[in-house]
Amino acid sequence: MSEGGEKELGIIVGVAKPDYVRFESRRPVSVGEYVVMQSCGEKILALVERSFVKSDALGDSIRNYDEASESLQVAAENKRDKSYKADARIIGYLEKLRRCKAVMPALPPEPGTLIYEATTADLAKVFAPEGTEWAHMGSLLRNVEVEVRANIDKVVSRHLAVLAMTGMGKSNLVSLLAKEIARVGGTMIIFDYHDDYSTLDLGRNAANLMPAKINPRMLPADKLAEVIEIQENASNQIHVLRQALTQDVQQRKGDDFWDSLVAGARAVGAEEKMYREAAAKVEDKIDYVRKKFRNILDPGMADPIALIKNGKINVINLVELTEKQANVSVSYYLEELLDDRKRATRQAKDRIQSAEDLKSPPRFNAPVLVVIEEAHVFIPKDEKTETKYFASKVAREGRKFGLGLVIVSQRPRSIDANILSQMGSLAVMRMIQPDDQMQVSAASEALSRDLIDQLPSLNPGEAVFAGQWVNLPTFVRADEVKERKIGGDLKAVEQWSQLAAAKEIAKESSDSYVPPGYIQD
Ligand SMILES: Nc1ncnc2c1ncn2[C@@H]1O[C@H](COP(=O)(O)OP(=O)(O)OP(=O)(O)O)[C@@H](O)[C@H]1O
Repeated sequence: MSEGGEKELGIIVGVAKPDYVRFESRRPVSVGEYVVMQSCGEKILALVERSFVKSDALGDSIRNYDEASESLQVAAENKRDKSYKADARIIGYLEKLRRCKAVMPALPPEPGTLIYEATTADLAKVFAPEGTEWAHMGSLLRNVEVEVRANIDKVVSRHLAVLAMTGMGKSNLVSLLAKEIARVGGTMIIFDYHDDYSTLDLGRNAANLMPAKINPRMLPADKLAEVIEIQENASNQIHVLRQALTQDVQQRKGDDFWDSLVAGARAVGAEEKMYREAAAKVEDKIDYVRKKFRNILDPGMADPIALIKNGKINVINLVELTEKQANVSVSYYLEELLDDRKRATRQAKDRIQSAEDLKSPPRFNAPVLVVIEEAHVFIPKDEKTETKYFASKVAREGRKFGLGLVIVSQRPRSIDANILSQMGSLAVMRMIQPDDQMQVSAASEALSRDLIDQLPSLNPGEAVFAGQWVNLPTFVRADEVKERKIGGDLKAVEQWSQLAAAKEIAKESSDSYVPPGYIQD
């Protein structure tokens, strides 16, 4: 035991480097364990990255089973038979790490230096710093008694990517973030593509659940064309729509908007023969979407942005939208939010309100964090989408204006590499596809090859946190959010059994009403 109460674990042997030491240990050491040592009067933290167990009696020289069996007895009787060696990577001086600085020793610790188990107090200094910006996320994977906190300010200012295979705990982690942001009264907007968050119960009315709605009056003709499912290459139809969507039509509310849009399209067809067929098709499409998406396309509503509440976890449900509509909707929100935050920031800085600000003051006077689920759909590699342009703007400029981005995906290999590389922090869970691993590794310097190699062995809820939201890249067991009521795999057999039991009861009770002699199916 050292003066500081650490348990002695081993002694450095062989050659040590400023960033690597090998030590002989009293006991087997787990990969991922933290150890400390003294050098030049200061404590150094190191992480075990390789662990070896060797037996002298049961070495490679054993030639057959009988020899192995005899050696087993020798090994059991000889207390010195086993050797536990480990390689630990030096992370830096403990005190400096607390302040987010990884400073390496200039000289390697000498062979013979004692290695100690890191205490909970040592590790808490690095992984659970004090301060309201540090939010509880879980515990260290290999030292579960040590809490892990993440810096929410850094998430908002430098963005975050949550990446993992399906079912590994991405939505749970976003829910955890939401819970912590709700605790400090922050504003978060989750674009919920698969209805994963409608049951997130954060209490105290912290969540604001709303369906994604699009006001077609507020869209330019090209975006309206996408929303009403006009093909990109149907240039005549797009021409008709452009002509029909006049400023006068855009002023009309409710059904009057659709009626005058149809009238406009008809007029274009009547005026120019070559557009007659296209005009008829546009008319059909308007009729179709008007009925089919009555709940989503609403020309009578106020600006959709007005439904987002400051200081709440806003969950915008996209489940009923087509992929194109979802894209138009998310891009609209992003564009408006960025514009609003720019105006709010400028106003706060200059203390001058422009004429536009006086007419419609910014809605969000404090930072906002936006979460895009299924990021590979909205910001794909090698493909242009409505959302991609604005997401990339937010990724580049959001920091200055307090608009943070969290992208969530099970397919990192299909996300735009530029946007992914702008994510200052990462939470990566189980991932086995080499293409995904390569893309993540290329996007962030914070994840070493050693960390990436361990991703396939993680269980649901276990993650590597890296980047600016933590002092050190580390393996974390994220807390399970009990306030989220779905996410587990569906229990089909249980539900079918319940269905069968219910049918049986219904049959028994209806049998009692059937007159004797009556034949049933
Ligand atoms: N931190 C955790 N601790 C324990 N179990 C967890 C944790 N996180 C997730 N799980 C479990 O893993 C399962 C899937 O979680 P979740 O829905 O968050 O995964 P996902 O990656 O978002 O999945 P999908 O890609 O299908 O949306 C759930 O059953 C959940 O209970």
